[in-house]
Amino acid sequence: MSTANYGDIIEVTAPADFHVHLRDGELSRLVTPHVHEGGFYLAYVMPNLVPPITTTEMAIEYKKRLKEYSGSFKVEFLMTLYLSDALHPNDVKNWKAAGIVGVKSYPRGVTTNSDEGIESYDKYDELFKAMEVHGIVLNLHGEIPSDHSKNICVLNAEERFLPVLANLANKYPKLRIVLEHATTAAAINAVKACGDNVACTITAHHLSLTVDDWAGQSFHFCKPVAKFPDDRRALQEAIKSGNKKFFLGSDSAPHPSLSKSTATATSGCAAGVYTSPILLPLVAHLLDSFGAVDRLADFTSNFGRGFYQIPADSDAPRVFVEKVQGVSVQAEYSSEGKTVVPFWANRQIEWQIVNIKE
Ligand SMILES: NC(=O)N[C@@H](CC(=O)O)C(=O)O
Repeated sequence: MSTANYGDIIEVTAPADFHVHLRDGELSRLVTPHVHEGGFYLAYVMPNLVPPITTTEMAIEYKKRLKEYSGSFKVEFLMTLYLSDALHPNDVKNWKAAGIVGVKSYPRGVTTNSDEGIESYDKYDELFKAMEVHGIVLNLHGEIPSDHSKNICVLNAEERFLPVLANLANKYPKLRIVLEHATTAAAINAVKACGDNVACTITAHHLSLTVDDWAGQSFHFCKPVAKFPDDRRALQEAIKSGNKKFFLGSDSAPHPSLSKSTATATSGCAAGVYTSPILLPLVAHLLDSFGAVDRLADFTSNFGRGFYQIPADSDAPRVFVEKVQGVSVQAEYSSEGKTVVPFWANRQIEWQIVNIKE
């Protein structure tokens, strides 16, 4: 299929979002049900709360809250821990039973709530070895901090990180590693060059944005920032080629609209693009725009589930999306004084969820 026609319907079994920020408190209550609204049945939950999720107990409690907020929706929450000195190699054996699937690394200072992030990977050697043994995934925020003395800034921070990825993949060949939210052609090539233990998430917004869209438009500002048109093309081609290493992790990252729209002289606006409530139709629309809508089920369910070894059950829900003339994205979502603005607010999406068989 190059481009779909109006009326075409595509079925996806148990769509899975392998990277999502669901926050805490009132904001979490507002955004957690949006996973289901966006058509998804699995949420791989990021741990960058304040304080970050660093213990099994915290992860279990957080998951309980998410289940409460999602009400009767049957979303599966997979939990992650925040890589830090609080994680002990001896505890790794207990994680799977507690619902913890991965460990997320944030280089210190590169993004939202990364003040407690790491400065070196070497000191986690024992932890990574234990994760290899017990089948825990390492999720990498793939940027190095800006350092102007070395000519490093947001535009090349991901590319400069790629030797770290290659090094980790070689050193721990049985550790499953995911390079999160790739934004560059260099990252796509680096992931392809690694063995089968390395995969890569791609967000919906990075299939759409380039530098031109976020320079001066704070609602499109996220980390890593969107790069050049050639880079966007490389992300699109990776999906179009049907390479199973590349699958959806939305990095949907809600922030109260005021912190997105306001910057001061000393601090910039919050980083993050919010896609959860429109996710499956948005991904269908974007894939359709570059002739890859026939990859929808692989990209949004099969490939990620394959890498994480979490196949959909035989009676898993099936979600049907249809190509339509155009549906407006809501301007904002509010509750209890919190307001979030979704990606593509007020714009038209040409796909919508028309049926769910649960
Ligand atoms: N992607 C973002 O720009 N922001 C994320 C953190 C992250 O994943 O970098 C957030 O938590 O807001």
